[in-house]
Amino acid sequence: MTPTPPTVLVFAANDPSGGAGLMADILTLASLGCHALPIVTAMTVQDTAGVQSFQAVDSEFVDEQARFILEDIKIDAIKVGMVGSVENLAVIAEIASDYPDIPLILEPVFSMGRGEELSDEDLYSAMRELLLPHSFLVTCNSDDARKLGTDDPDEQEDLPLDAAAQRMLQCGCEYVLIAGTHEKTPKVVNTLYSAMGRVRSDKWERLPGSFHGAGATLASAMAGALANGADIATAMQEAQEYTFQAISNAYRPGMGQMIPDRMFWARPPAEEVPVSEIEIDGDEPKSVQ
Ligand SMILES: Nc1ncnc2c1ncn2[C@@H]1O[C@H](COP(=O)(O)OP(=O)(O)OP(=O)(O)O)[C@@H](O)[C@H]1O
Ligand SMILES: Cc1ncc(CO)c(N)n1
Repeated sequence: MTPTPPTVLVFAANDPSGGAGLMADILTLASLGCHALPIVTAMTVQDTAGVQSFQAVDSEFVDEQARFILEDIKIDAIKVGMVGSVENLAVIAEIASDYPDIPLILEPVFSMGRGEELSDEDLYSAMRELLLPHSFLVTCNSDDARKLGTDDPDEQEDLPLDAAAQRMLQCGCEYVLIAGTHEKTPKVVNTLYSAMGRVRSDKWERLPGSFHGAGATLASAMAGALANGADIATAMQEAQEYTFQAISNAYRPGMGQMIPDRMFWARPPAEEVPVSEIEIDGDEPKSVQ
């Protein structure tokens, strides 16, 4: 029998574009040799350009999905993406406190809907109070880091990222990884913090375009590397390399953002696609594989 791969319990929502959320997590984890166990927290209506609306799954049902499988399978890491409701967030925090030995990787997801009851402010404060204390690692972009760092809107705009990270760490998580994609720097700078300060900081070439689910790719790759037994600094190196590869190979199936190719290693290199014959369709020559 094949040995069971490292297991990662994933709390996230469905994105019908297949680019972000649960699907991004599963593809990333599978690519890194892990077995993902998906707990659906919400369903969204979205395309590659953005979210139209969403519906959260009932929190009791989220609780049941997770606890049932936790009784059966030994879990190596928990990854949390979109939670869908403050009730779901509370349920996940309760589960995390019942399983303190499983490292929890939190990728906070906000701004998911128009006209929904769930405000970002409610989510920011619930995350600070309930989920950060149980998180081993929080990975987020710099905008969200500033908002999680302080609830004072006047302070948010100019809050240095080092300070934002320390405020998040004071809430009880062990590490914070801030992605610098949205900063006006020539290169993308990603920095990992602990309560002792900066652990490592890496610069990456800034690729043109914007990528749907890049944050999920980075966070799930961190979860996968940690579930595989990597230490935090090595996990960050591996996760960034994987994310950069996925983004470098992104495709654009719709009219919005590009989708990182988490399965880049499974595709034949473009120049090696055999063009076996040319078919004449009207006046247009078309290659046939
Ligand atoms: N244009 C880019 N060039 C190079 N690397 C990028 C680029 N965009 C994203 N990345 C990589 O992906 C990581 C995560 O991206 P980002 O911070 O944009 O996620 P996000 O804002 O949470 O996005 P999403 O909501 O689509 O998941 C970055 O830290 C970086 O390593
Ligand atoms: C379901 C879902 N989760 C997370 C994100 C953020 O990328 C998204 N767009 N959709």
